[in-house]
Amino acid sequence: MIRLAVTGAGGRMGREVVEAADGRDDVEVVLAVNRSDCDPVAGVAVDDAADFPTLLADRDPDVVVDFTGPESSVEYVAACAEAGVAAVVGTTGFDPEGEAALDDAAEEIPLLKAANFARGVAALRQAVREAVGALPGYDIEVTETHHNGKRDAPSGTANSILDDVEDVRSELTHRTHGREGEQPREEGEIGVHARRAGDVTGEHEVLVAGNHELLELTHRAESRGVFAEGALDAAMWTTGRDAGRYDFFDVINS
Ligand SMILES: NC(=O)C1=CN([C@@H]2O[C@H](COP(=O)(O)OP(=O)(O)OC[C@H]3O[C@@H](n4cnc5c(N)ncnc54)[C@H](OP(=O)(O)O)[C@@H]3O)[C@@H](O)[C@H]2O)C=CC1
Ligand SMILES: O=C(O)C1=N[C@H](C(=O)O)C[C@H](O)C1
Repeated sequence: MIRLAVTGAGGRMGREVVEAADGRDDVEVVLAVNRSDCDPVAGVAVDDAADFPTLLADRDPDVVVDFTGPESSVEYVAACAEAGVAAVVGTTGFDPEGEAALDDAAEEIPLLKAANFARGVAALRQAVREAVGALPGYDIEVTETHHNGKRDAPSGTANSILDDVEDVRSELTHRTHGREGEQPREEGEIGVHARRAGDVTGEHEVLVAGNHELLELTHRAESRGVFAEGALDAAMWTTGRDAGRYDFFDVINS
């Protein structure tokens, strides 16, 4: 049984993580915090995020799961590094400075970060690597669709997929975000499209087209529960590890 802390417990994902933990017998939520006032979630009282460093020392969690925003995530992870508590980060939208701050923290604690904790997305990413490698010269367009409350675009998952594609197809050197006016497709480009509508949990589609054929690889998350369960599996895996950066493939391949 691990002792878990959850940040952003009043948010869509933080709430989902606390609820998922309530349904498991390998995790006990010993601390939940939120920036703004928040009613208890699954019977767990939610404390003021401003007290997070003190509460970390008092409640002594093994690991913190963070789904908030990039600015707050950097602060929470720094507090984890100070307290020697492992961190699992699902937050997306970090700039290079934010990533560097996470690197610094990972010198002190085990830090696992993933833009998507759905196992199906890990499989999608592997399938995409294989497909784009097998189809040299084919055009690639990545489209993601999310609910209208999402802040960052393109999604962290889309960025991971784009990194994968560029890794396999090194001649693809630039990302074209949408098109408007006279803008024919150019050599070396990957098209990227971000849609925001309604309450879509999260969809990622990779289109690979050329030579009179078209391959579509799509993942649709039907519930945030898949992300929460994956994050809790990651929290179990990360607890007790050496300091360093890890990702969700480490969990899946272990
Ligand atoms: N890795 C994965 O599998 C997934 C990742 N995500 C990512 O998780 C993150 C959160 O998504 P979601 O739950 O939908 O977002 P919500 O907007 O629903 O929740 C965000 C939470 O973070 C808190 N927060 C935001 N900014 C700050 C801040 N500056 N200081 C303190 N707390 C802050 C909010 O607090 P308050 O209530 O006070 O505003 C809220 O509790 C996003 O980056 C998203 O992309 C989402 C789903 C899956
Ligand atoms: O904000 C979301 O909701 C999601 N964000 C993640 C991302 O940016 O990739 C993962 C998931 O698609 C849901």
